[in-house]
Amino acid sequence: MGVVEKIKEIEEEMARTQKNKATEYHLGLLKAKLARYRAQLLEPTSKSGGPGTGFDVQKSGDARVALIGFPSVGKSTLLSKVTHTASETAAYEFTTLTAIPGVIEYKGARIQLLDLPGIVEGASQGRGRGRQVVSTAKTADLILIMLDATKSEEQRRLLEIELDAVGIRLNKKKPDVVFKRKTTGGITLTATVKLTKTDEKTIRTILAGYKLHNCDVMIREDITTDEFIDVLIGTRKYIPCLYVYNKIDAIGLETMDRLAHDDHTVVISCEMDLNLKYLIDRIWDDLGLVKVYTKKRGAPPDLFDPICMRKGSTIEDVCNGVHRSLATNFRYALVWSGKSSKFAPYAQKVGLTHLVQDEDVVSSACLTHT
Ligand SMILES: Nc1nc2c(ncn2[C@@H]2O[C@H](COP(=O)(O)OP(=O)(O)OP(=O)(O)O)[C@@H](O)[C@H]2O)c(=O)[nH]1
Ligand SMILES: [K+]
Ligand SMILES: [Mg+2]
Repeated sequence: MGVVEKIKEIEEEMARTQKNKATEYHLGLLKAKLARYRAQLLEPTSKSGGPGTGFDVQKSGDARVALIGFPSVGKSTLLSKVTHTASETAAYEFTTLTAIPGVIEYKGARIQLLDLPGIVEGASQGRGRGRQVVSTAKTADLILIMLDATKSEEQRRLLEIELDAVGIRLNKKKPDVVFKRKTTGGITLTATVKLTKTDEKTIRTILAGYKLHNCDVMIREDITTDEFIDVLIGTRKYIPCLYVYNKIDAIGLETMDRLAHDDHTVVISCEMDLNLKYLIDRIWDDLGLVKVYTKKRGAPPDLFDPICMRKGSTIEDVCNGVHRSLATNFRYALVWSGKSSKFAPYAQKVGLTHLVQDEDVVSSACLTHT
């Protein structure tokens, strides 16, 4: 029996099993098995281009954003509108057959937008080019799930299932669990919070299912059984996601208003050029990008050529962004800002580990090596 059939069998058994206290343990076991087979399905084979391999497109710029959606929702139309790259668009499905990268230039950042073929239900199980598409989604810093506002709400859930099946967790944080393998000593299981969605017995069963007889587990959050399995598998990708409803020119105001108020959601019309600037602004925010200006001693800041960084970047990262030798010759930096410096409008003297924030001006006096 192939892996796909085994997965199907387990899924059927799970569907047949009633969910209650008595079966919780057995269901946990099935879930663990299922997760293992799914992981197997995604393992790259020795042949290149085998399952689990994405499209061969180089990452470029400061971040990568992937467009995921059913056919003909307007992914290529969006790429053609917001980048200088043209991607073929048409009224028939599967117009786009490969990954097409474009670049969004915004606030000093170069954001790679990846147009991808449309996917269908079952993509994660290897139907069509779906597997390749969802594997490529894994390499993104932000996923845009593009939806047709004129179609049923069901599309969104179906896409979420496909991404979930390849180990992508959308808009979720990594569960707060410390897991350490050991060679001896048995299992030490501690929880710093009360577990209401899973229990110790289920967790011990799953550990046994994975043949983990010696390990330390410290659970610091009220996790579910699925989240615990994610921790054990360890290859889950936690990626932010924006739901983009296109073609709002073709729906009523009331529906549009309702969609626009959902979390992580933007409504647009590529054809009528509605809300596209706002979408890019939201992409910038969700990527957690910041721009930093550099300034030479005695000169005004260079407002035309900001350096783009990730949120959480430090002065050291800024140095490395300017020139590799700067951090090694570093003495101190001066930072002007209304946000990260407590002493604005005066400069704050900071070290390499200081975190930079959006719109900071960093003095290049210290950035030039002496
Ligand atoms: N009404 C309306 N139609 C749109 C809009 N944006 C795109 N379309 C139309 O939707 C159809 C599909 O557009 P594409 O950009 O080719 O869609 P796609 O998602 O790239 O499709 P595949 O590559 O086949 O997966 C085209 O006929 C577009 O003209 C929009 O904002 N409103
Ligand atoms: K199309
Ligand atoms: Mg397309």
